[in-house]
Amino acid sequence: MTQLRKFRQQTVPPWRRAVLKVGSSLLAADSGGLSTRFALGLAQFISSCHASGREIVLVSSGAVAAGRMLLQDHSPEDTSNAARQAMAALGQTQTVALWQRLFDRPLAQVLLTHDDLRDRRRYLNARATLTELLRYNVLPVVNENDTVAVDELTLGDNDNLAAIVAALIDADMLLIATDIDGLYTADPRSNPDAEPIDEVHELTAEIMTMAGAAGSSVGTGGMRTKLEAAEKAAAAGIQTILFNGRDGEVVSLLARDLLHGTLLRTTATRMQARKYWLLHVPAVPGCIHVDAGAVRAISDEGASLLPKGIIDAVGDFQRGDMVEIVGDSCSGEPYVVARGITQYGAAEMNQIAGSHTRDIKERLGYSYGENVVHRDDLVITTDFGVNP
Ligand SMILES: Nc1ncnc2c1ncn2[C@@H]1O[C@H](COP(=O)(O)OP(=O)(O)O)[C@@H](O)[C@H]1O
Ligand SMILES: N[C@@H](CCC(=O)OP(=O)(O)O)C(=O)O
Repeated sequence: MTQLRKFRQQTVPPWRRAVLKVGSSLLAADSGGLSTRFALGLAQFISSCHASGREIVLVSSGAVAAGRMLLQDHSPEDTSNAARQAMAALGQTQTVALWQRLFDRPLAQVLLTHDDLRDRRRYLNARATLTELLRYNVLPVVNENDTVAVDELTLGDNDNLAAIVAALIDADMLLIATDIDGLYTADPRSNPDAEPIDEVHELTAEIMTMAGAAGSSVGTGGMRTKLEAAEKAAAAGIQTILFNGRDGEVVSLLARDLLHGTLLRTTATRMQARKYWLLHVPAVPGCIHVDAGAVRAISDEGASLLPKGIIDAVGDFQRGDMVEIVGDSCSGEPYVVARGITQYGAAEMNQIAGSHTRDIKERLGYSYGENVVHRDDLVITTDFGVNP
């Protein structure tokens, strides 16, 4: 590549919880298996963020590249889905082992598919697991569950997966480490005149057309999936950073909140984006009928909805559904107080209605936690001018 113009230095906006996506291009050399060469600097970056009280979920590719190396003598040219899936299954253990070597705290392997995250119940389970792991100070290492994710494996889309995980865990930053300094006006590997783009305020169609395919034989999505990921993150109020994970200097500066790469901003705050989403996802038929104490707690005190304040559940909604929460006005008329994603289905809710949170497990035989609707999953309708 000819000498390209460099990215300028800029300060990274403050963040507390991030998803760091590391592409195959950083973990596997073009023809070889996995190497710690670039992973080491990224692991130091994670540890330094962790030491300053920040949380990171790692989304790591590299399984197919690692597995391909192990199977070299068998079927190096076989690129059928079954072969790639076998490679991914073989290589996944190597990927996690590579990262574990670089940390003295425990790692947890989390394999997800896009389908899992489209299913609301599984979405809640994945979120609860990841949040719990962060609470234990464990580093979650996420990859696609390639064994079952045929479409995703074909597209190789950990960039989009990372964006969905960022929204899932309510991150405030998506960090994408790749083998190029950032976004250019065109793929610099084929366009020597490409100019660096330090900052993107809006992902317009013009910007999207700048993105080309992967630059190495191990990378799969190229810049296109990175911009799609940034678009998804922005819709959830999350900013994205694209940076070169091969450049040790860039990585260590990033640990000091100095960026040489592309910052993709978002206009919506996380809360605005989330509330907007909560208000516009269609609610299923049925509702949660609550007492006056619960109405006060959720609308005036910003509390989560607990079983104690529930009178009954109407309809047959399921855990993970968007439901309306209904109270009684002074004249006894029911009105919609709020809407939110429920942690319990209607049948379960009728069993725990009015009870203390500590009794949930005894009544049901299991528990999804003390909140029936968590405050982060709840939006008060009066906030949006829908008065009773
Ligand atoms: N406009 C662009 N700006 C920067 N890189 C681009 C652009 N279009 C395509 N690319 C290519 O995207 C590659 C990074 O994507 P990819 O190979 O999939 O890496 P990873 O394995 O990190 O996901 C770069 O090496 C580069 O060749
Ligand atoms: N899940 C697969 C590939 C996923 C993928 O998106 O790869 P990349 O474009 O290098 O981030 C793997 O671990 O090899």
